[in-house]
Amino acid sequence: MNKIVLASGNAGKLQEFSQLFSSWQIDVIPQSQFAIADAEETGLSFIENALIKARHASRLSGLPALADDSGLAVDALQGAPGIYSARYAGSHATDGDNNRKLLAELADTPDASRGASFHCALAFVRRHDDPVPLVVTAQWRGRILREAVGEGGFGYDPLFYVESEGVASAQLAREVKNRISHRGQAVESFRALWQEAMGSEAALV
Ligand SMILES: O=P(O)(O)OP(=O)(O)OP(=O)(O)OC[C@H]1O[C@@H](n2cnc3c(O)ncnc32)[C@H](O)[C@@H]1O
Ligand SMILES: [Mg+2]
Repeated sequence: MNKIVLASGNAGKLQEFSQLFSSWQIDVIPQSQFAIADAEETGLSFIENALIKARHASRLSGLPALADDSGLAVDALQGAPGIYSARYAGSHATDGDNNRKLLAELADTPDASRGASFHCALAFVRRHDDPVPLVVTAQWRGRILREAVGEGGFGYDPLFYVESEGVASAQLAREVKNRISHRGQAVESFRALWQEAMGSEAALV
């Protein structure tokens, strides 16, 4: 079976990916199993950071690598926290710290102006210097609540209201979130690219 390294240290993402890839004929191994430390995310976009993380994990493991860079872009904050979502309240911020900061920033923002999008970029490299990486992006539209709700998910999920389901993302069953989320949609797009690439380039992996 093909082995790929999953270039993430985020436990919430890793849980979602293990379900999203459960039906794939590949062995997806978290970078922690290779003692790979987090890469420095110096890019200016989700795509650039996903590539940085994937190349870093591939270089240190010698295996193909897949990375996810994601975050929340809030309309009323001109797209913040965006690529800085994990470090919104500081470099050692917890999810709780980031959520509290977001609520404070939006304290005076009326419901009609609280729209936001989760973004996800996935980058896959066959080797650290792969000149033709597979890259996909996806978005998930929602609205920022006035208080945290729900116990599921991670990150900003307790504050992200999902209109189609009538609940916060943290209240969704895992399989429902995986079907409709930015990450779930990105994995679906990645599946199509992967199948196309494997058909023509199986020897590269
Ligand atoms: O870089 P890795 O190691 O993958 O882990 P990370 O937590 O630092 O991940 P990012 O740099 O991609 O930052 C994404 C942040 O955006 C938030 N986020 C991304 N996807 C999310 C989701 O599905 N639900 C809630 N919050 C999410 C969450 O706070 C993440 O910490
Ligand atoms: Mg990160």
